[in-house]
Amino acid sequence: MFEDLKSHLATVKDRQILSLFDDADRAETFSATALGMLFDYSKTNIDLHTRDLLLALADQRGVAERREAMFTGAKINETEGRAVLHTALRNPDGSVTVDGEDVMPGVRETLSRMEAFASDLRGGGFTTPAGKRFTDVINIGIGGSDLGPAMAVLALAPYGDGPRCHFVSNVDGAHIHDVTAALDPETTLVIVASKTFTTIETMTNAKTARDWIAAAVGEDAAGGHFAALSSNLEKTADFGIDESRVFGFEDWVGGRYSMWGPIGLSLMIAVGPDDFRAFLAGGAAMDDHFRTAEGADNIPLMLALVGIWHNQVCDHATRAVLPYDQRLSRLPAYLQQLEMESNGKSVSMDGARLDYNSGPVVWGEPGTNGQHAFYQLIHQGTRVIPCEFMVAAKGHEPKLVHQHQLLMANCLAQSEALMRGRSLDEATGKVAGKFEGAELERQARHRVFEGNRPSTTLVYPLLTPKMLGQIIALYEHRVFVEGVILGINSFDQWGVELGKELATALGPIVAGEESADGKDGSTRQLVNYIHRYAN
Ligand SMILES: O=P(O)(O)OC[C@H]1O[C@](O)(CO)[C@@H](O)[C@@H]1O
Repeated sequence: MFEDLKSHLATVKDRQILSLFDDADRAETFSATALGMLFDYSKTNIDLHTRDLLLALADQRGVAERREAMFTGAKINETEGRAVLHTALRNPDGSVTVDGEDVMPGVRETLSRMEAFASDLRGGGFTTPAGKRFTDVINIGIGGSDLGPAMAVLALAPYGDGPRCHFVSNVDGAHIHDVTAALDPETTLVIVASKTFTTIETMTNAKTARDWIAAAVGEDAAGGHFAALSSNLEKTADFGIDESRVFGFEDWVGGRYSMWGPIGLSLMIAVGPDDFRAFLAGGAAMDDHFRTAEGADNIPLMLALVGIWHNQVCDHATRAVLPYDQRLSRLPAYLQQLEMESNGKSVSMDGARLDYNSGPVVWGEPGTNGQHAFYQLIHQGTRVIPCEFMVAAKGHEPKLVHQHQLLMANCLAQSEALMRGRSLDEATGKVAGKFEGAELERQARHRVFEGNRPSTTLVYPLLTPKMLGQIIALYEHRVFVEGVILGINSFDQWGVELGKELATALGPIVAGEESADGKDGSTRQLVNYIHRYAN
């Protein structure tokens, strides 16, 4: 499938990205602007011919048709027989039917209920059964029921004016212990967020939270401290959560795409319904752009094609996402689930084994912190790691403009350094006064940067709720396009099942209730060790 691009790569792989800037228009030609964002991919080895080949690939793989199928409610999640309509959640005035039924009245009704609930909670109208105002909210969920709101509440901290929101995800008791230790159960609301309401981590933590609340306010009042976000209304009722505080959603919302609906309730509580609506509007604006912008003007399409170029054509196995924004420090983790759970597959839609690589390993940390940690490898390691930088032109701290300027200078310096590198001559010049002869050359070699390392940069004016919505939707559509080109189902996640099943079987073995006989030698050894030291 990638033959044309591979042959093209063979002819261009040795050229210097920097030399491409002999074309004075390169930066503009290899950038896309929309919705106040600038996506610059000119510091890559992509030229006009590369881009034409990539756009032709997208056409040939049917990206446009598949995109319309998604937006109009076709069941493109073929292994689960489901539509993929998280886009409907952020376009409440739109209209979409699934199985002949208009899904929008339900979306609008749930959004209004969430807004009424969040407003009541924030305004003090909805109180604890004892009449106290809720000061804190704990969202208990994992994966898609945690990463989105946890990332966004932090990202939008400057807009936070509601109760404090906390997140518990890990089944490790340390997590819920440490979060609850700092809170007052008498004024805490617990939101149990689980699409299925069967996830063992979430249900275990929910029970622990219930015991914690009940111990303080009594069994009868405990229920008044709980709300639920789920598509399994039977199970939320079994848990004893009053239906007035249950916010449901349909199976056409995938877990890692769910923060636009009820799973975003903690974000709505933190920033308020208006800012949540602005977040939705940002997502909807990006949807519109993705659906209508042509070819190279389409930012999600180009972000995806740059990804395909680096991962499938150039064979770079990972990509680093590097937000120069401390408040986006959970974005890499969010994108890890979005990208790797979606596109980490080995078979195509028809079940055949892929004969090319599926999605890349995605990782990252905010700048400038990463610079003092792993950037060494990015600059001088033997593997090439395409980097995706992002930064706002303005920070939220008017008194700290100089710090934001320093942040931006660092962001720009990194992409320049990766591309430009430092030659042996330049490195020699740096240490010429300190060493001589063979020692001078040896020392200089350690200071050489090969350069010619690709990166992209996304810049935007300010990280507002709307801009965050645009960024998240941009990445969702990037994943979608890459998945279509790879011919895989980006919307299932069978790869998480086996570990879950084995963990269930290992539970009684670890607890000492069943024998480890029948397990492999390593597992038996680990169980023995645990038994020796656990008590
Ligand atoms: O919301 P739930 O049903 O608890 O699932 C949580 C997460 O678990 C997964 O199913 C993977 O185990 C994710 O896709 C999902 O986001």
